[in-house]
Amino acid sequence: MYYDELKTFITLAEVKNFTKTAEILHLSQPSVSLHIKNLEKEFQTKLFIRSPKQLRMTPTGELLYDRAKQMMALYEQTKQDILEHHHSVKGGLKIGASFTIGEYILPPFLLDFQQRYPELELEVIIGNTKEIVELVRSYQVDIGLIEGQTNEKELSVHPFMQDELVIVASNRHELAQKEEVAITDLQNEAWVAREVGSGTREYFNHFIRSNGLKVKSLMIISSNQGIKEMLINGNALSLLSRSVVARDIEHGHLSVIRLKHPPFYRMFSYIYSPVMENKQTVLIFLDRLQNR
Ligand SMILES: O=S([O-])[O-]
Repeated sequence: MYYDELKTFITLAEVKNFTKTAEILHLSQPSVSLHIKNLEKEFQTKLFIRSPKQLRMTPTGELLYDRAKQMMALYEQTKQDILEHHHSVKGGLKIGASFTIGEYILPPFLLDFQQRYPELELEVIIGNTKEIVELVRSYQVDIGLIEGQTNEKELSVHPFMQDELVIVASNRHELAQKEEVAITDLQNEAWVAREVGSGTREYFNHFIRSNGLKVKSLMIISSNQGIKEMLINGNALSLLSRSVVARDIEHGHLSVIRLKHPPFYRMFSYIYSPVMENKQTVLIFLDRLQNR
């Protein structure tokens, strides 16, 4: 549809003056003429009779004027209806999220999301990556957000955000006092790690194995908060997402070990089963997630 041209045409038909039309629409006069020319070409007709004294509409101009008003009204109404449709999204959306995402990334995002769609009923289930994959596979949640990997062939997996992992300890830890720490300085340390099945543990195993590190002791806690408490009160190290420890670092409860090594990154992904692909609430959620 020639939206801009029709708008110009309607204004010109009403004020009957090129200069005034250009002023009202914040256009140049040649643009106004071009819009009219484009319409005349499109409809293969003359729309105005120009005489030095006045500007008159031709009969086809009159016809187009009535229809153009209807078209514009319909266009505006459609725009309005679509806007309202988005604001009145109803129904439920069940989101499964792994711990780091569910506890640290999702809350501010969901507050904004709920403000946009106040009639949507949101439910978040938090578990580790393996548990969330299972919930998505068995349709117990509409969509899953995970920090680990999955090889589930029947699910769609899409990375949506990069996450940085850091090695943290209490401020009293010997390595926290050093200006620079080499990976080899991490030999024979006590670690606290997440449980098998979590994305964080998967990365930890990879980190220890690929650097040939010997672990003096390993304590497993299936909660990021639990790990942080252990670190603050003990003398172990842990590999956690920076988003999990950001506030504790800011408040001086934990320190990031300053490694010579470049930062460690992984990707967060959203996953869903193909049957959820066309669910309106899922589509809206994904659209916001990608454009956050
Ligand atoms: O909760 S996690 O680290 O998959």
